[in-house]
Amino acid sequence: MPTPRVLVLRAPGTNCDVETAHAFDVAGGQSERVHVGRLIENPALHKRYQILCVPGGFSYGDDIAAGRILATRMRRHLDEMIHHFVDSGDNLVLGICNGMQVLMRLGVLTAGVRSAQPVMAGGDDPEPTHEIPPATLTWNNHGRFEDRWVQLAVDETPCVFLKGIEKMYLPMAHAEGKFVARDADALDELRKAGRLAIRYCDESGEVTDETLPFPVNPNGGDANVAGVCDASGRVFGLMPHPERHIDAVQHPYWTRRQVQPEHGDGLAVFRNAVEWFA
Ligand SMILES: NC(=O)CC[C@H](N)C(=O)O
Repeated sequence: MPTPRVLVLRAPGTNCDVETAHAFDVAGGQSERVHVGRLIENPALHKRYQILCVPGGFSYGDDIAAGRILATRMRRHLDEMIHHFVDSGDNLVLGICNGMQVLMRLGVLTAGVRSAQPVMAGGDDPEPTHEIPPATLTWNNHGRFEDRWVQLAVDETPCVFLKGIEKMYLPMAHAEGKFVARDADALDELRKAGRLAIRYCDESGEVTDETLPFPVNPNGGDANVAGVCDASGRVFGLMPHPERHIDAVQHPYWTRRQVQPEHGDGLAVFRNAVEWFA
């Protein structure tokens, strides 16, 4: 099996890059942590990699909005790299937590939603000024950073990273993780395409479209969305942290479990990515 090379992108304030690189390595990939500054200095560097992963953390201090500055730097300086990973069809992209926030700001997770609503300037100007994105991530309902374990259910989805996974138990740790769709049409379009790929759920382990109450849904986001993929399923972002549950002993109750699984739930996400290149 060919070993995919993984670019784990670092920026000032990234703090999950080491665990994320480790998770890809355990899954059989070959990862390297690369600073965004190095890519801007040497734009051809990305060509060595088949998987781009934007890991969790507080890039640029979450200033303006979480993920905004790194996304803007990428759009401004690394357009060719985004094209290489997102549009070529041969590569994969994963954004975890702050990484999902970056991918949302880049627009790659919600690209192609047709029910777009242009905003008109008003007055005599017939040109739309801009388009409201189909969805965004904003502050948790309670306005605080929340850090704990959550139950997740996988919807029927083309997402490469979630192949064969029904549910997972993973830690979440975010302040700006509430998924909000622009309107019911945009939400429905994403849902029907299986792009609202993974949702917060209760003990039943079922996908529910109706927003579940706190603490099951930790942020109050629409349709309990915890992760979204592009139309092809090759580009995926999720707010919970699969890299923090690679080993069975990372489970909070591991000493009380009768049967010890071989791995933590999150490993399958990285394995699916590596095996996609087989
Ligand atoms: N764990 C993370 O990546 C945190 C993401 C971001 N800093 C937030 O608080 O929303």
